[in-house]
Amino acid sequence: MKFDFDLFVIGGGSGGVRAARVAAGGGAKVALAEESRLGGTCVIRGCVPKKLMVFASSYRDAMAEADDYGWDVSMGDFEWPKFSKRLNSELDRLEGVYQNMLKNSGVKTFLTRATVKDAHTIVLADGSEKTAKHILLATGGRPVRPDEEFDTSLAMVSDDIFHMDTLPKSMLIVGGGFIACEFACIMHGLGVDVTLFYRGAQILRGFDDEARGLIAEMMAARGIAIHTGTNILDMQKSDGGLMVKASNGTETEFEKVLYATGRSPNTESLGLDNVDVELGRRGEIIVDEYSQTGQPSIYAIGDVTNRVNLTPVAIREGMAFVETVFNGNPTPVDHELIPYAVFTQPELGTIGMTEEEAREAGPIDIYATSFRPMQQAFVGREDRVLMKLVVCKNTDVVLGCHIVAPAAGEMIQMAGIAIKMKATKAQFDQVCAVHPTMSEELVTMKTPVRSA
Ligand SMILES: Cc1cc2nc3c(=O)[nH]c(=O)nc-3n(C[C@H](O)[C@H](O)[C@H](O)COP(=O)(O)OP(=O)(O)OC[C@H]3O[C@@H](n4cnc5c(N)ncnc54)[C@H](O)[C@@H]3O)c2cc1C
Ligand SMILES: NC(=O)c1ccc[n+]([C@@H]2O[C@H](COP(=O)([O-])OP(=O)(O)OC[C@H]3O[C@@H](n4cnc5c(N)ncnc54)[C@H](O)[C@@H]3O)[C@@H](O)[C@H]2O)c1
Repeated sequence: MKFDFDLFVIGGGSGGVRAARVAAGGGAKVALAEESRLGGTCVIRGCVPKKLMVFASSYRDAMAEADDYGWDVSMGDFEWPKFSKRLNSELDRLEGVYQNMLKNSGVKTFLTRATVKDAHTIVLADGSEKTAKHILLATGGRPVRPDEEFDTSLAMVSDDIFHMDTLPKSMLIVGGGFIACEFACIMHGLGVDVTLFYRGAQILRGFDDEARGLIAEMMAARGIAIHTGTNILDMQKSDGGLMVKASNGTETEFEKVLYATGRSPNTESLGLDNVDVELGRRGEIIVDEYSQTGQPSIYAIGDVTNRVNLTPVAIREGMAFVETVFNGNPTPVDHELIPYAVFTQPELGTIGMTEEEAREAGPIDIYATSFRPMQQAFVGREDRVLMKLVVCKNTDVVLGCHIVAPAAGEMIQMAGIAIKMKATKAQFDQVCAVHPTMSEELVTMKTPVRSA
């Protein structure tokens, strides 16, 4: 059978663009459909604009500290419209870069919605059909508001943050995951009065307890009002924004409310009923270790499969797909020991087992130190950082590393190499310290603080 393309990719985000480019670079005839903007979540409404906002928000502390370091500075107000204009032109630039990368690799791009008609046929929004030997679903996910008795559409989701005309004076953020905590710190840094409602007992569920405890403490010390065990009971429009009745008995007006209560895979109305593609409980596409669905010609990668929802993972899944399908080299995706960074202030960098997980798996030693970093201690700030290693008592292998500190994301990338190589604590200790740094503690902690 003759097809229009060797590969048709639906979704022009991190995973889809990489897979399309690499497959086309290897000589395959490739098409890609994107219904919104090329670059997808990461570039347009995720990692990139978020990180630029992290940078913007960090200048408040830096300027306050500068005075104690001898600089004659005066702090003005943050001008959201000025930053937002620059942010949007940067995103336009990056979208253009993605467009050119696809064009230069010979990928035929359709800027339109695409759905699946059958195992080898795609339908574009104008009704035209394209056939392909292989179809790759890389449609990502979208933020979801919870189902409540009141009108949750009055509140924003993370996509809306990047389109605000003005910066609100106050914001309630609901959720305790990556997005809730990162935006709580960003908004606070930009001068917004931030309150965070989290329904559980402690934010950042799933991360090391000691690490998330310190982040919560540091966020609260900066002035973010964290209410755990709390949710919204009712929300109504009011003169100054939204009047929120909470399960903790309070009734407070916030200018804006942000739901950061999770994301759903984009599988609705994608035509998957027409093919043998199974969906999980949360609407995610079920795939095997090669990202293949039950329909042999259809694969899925990235957030739409809800495995590990990170940009570098979507990219690796895309490359493994090309290796498997176009290079005759079946390559499963390695989801073990992935480093994470949460861009709170201070950041959390983490890889491997938490102390709680490791304790269940076998005997462990914990090496940990929490201290006031030199840069902030000098100006009298009470900030603390945490350096922590979880070590197997039997093998001496470092099972996990948890860092709470400015630039912890940068540090965990490096520590991650050693941990992925299954380095032992003794091998960490063979490395000479870099002095004076915060991370030198990772190679100088001599005695376990506890064992379990
Ligand atoms: C606020 C935020 C911050 C984040 N920060 C980080 C971070 O710091 N680090 C990190 O690693 N990850 C981060 N992530 C997660 C990261 O953005 C995602 O894991 C990553 O973008 C997933 O890539 P993807 O290719 O699977 O999907 P996406 O990037 O979501 O791309 C999917 C694309 O498919 C398009 N599409 C969907 N349906 C169709 C259709 N039927 N036809 C045509 N096109 C369609 C969409 O418009 C979208 O452009 C963040 C996410 C958010 C929301
Ligand atoms: N730095 C990073 O790498 C980064 C940053 C942002 C997002 N991401 C990725 O995006 C994914 C999505 O992030 P997220 O923060 O949206 O999801 P998440 O799963 O991390 O957090 C969702 C939060 O919402 C809460 N929640 C869910 N339903 C609720 C309800 N009905 N009422 C109240 N609270 C509710 C949950 O308890 C949880 O705290 C992450 O899992 C991560 O993979 C990564």
